[in-house]
Amino acid sequence: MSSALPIKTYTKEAEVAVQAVLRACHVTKSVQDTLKVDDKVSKPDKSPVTIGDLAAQALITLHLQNAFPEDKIVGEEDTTELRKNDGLRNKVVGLVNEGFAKGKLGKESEGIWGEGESFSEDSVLTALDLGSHTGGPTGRSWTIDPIDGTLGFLRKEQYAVCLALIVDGIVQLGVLACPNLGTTAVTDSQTGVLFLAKKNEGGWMRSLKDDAKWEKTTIPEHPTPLRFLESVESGHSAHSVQARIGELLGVQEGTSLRMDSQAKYGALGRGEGGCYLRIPTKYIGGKDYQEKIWDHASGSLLISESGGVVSDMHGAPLDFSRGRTLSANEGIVAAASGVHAKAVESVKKAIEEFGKKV
Ligand SMILES: Nc1ncnc2c1ncn2[C@@H]1O[C@H](COP(=O)(O)O)[C@@H](OP(=O)(O)O)[C@H]1O
Ligand SMILES: [Mg+2]
Ligand SMILES: [Mg+2]
Ligand SMILES: [Mg+2]
Repeated sequence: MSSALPIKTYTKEAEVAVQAVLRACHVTKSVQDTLKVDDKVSKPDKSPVTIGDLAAQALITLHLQNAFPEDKIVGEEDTTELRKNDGLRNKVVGLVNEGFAKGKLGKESEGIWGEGESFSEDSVLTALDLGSHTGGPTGRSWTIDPIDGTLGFLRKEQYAVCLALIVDGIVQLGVLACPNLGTTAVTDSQTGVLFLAKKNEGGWMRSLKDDAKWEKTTIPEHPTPLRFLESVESGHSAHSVQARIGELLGVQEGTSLRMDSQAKYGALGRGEGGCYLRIPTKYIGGKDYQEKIWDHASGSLLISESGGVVSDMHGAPLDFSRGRTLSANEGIVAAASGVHAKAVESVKKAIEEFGKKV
């Protein structure tokens, strides 16, 4: 069994979520180590998806379906690619079952639901199809990003397995696993961190190893040195605008921490950096884009529960009640409490400057 969870409410939900995410990490880690060219395909929007993304989402959904059959699922992936590609489908079904294989997860999975079970192709496809829920302002839904940062995953760098419970439009519980994140600093020899956040109760982290102890996550009011966190991919946020915001905030040149996925929220949540910026590329001539709820649900709760502040780039709270996207928001600014107001002010100034250039 996993070491006792530090929360008082939604304990069954957290127990199931942690188990599901641990199993998904086991599967995705083995895929990352052995990925072959045809284990990856492009989705209609040209973004990549791998057998790891698909297997992890199916596996997590099977846990949720078993424990909370009435709950809705808002998942990033669907079965479009699997239904037309036999090779991909067979590999994904194999991986899901490998994730449930006896003894695979070590002592943490002993006695936990699903160990040793085997799932048919049909149940794997049905589980993935459940992820098409529209989200919205009422009821319980889980949002899954089975591999956040697929591009980082393909580069063998950072990625995250993300699962959050949204109740009546509010994120109540967030689980965020970062298998390649150092346990004390972004890169150190002990890799693999699991973060957990519960609304109004706090944020915690532990090593991904068996039975590790939970520690509270806290963000100092003014982290020093102040650095900012941003995506590796220049197509996902406007690096040039962010560099200017960094200057306005007094960040030393060349000290931004670039990493893929919600691992950025994890690092910020335990006090590294001080400010995560995600300014849409449309401000430098890129296409319009709406942020997806699964890219921010777990991470944003971790920040607010660790003493930080999260908003969109204009300072408005993130609204998870609008459906599959954060359609009421634009961009993200997540920061230490003593940094956030100045960061939002600096965003405005930098955008005005760039507006004159574009
Ligand atoms: N134009 C864009 N602007 C912002 N985010 C984008 C984007 N295109 C894709 N993304 C999202 O960026 C996420 C990765 O974020 P990051 O750059 O912080 O690693 C992707 O998640 P997936 O990798 O789960 O598809 C995807 O949802
Ligand atoms: Mg994707
Ligand atoms: Mg994502
Ligand atoms: Mg993803």
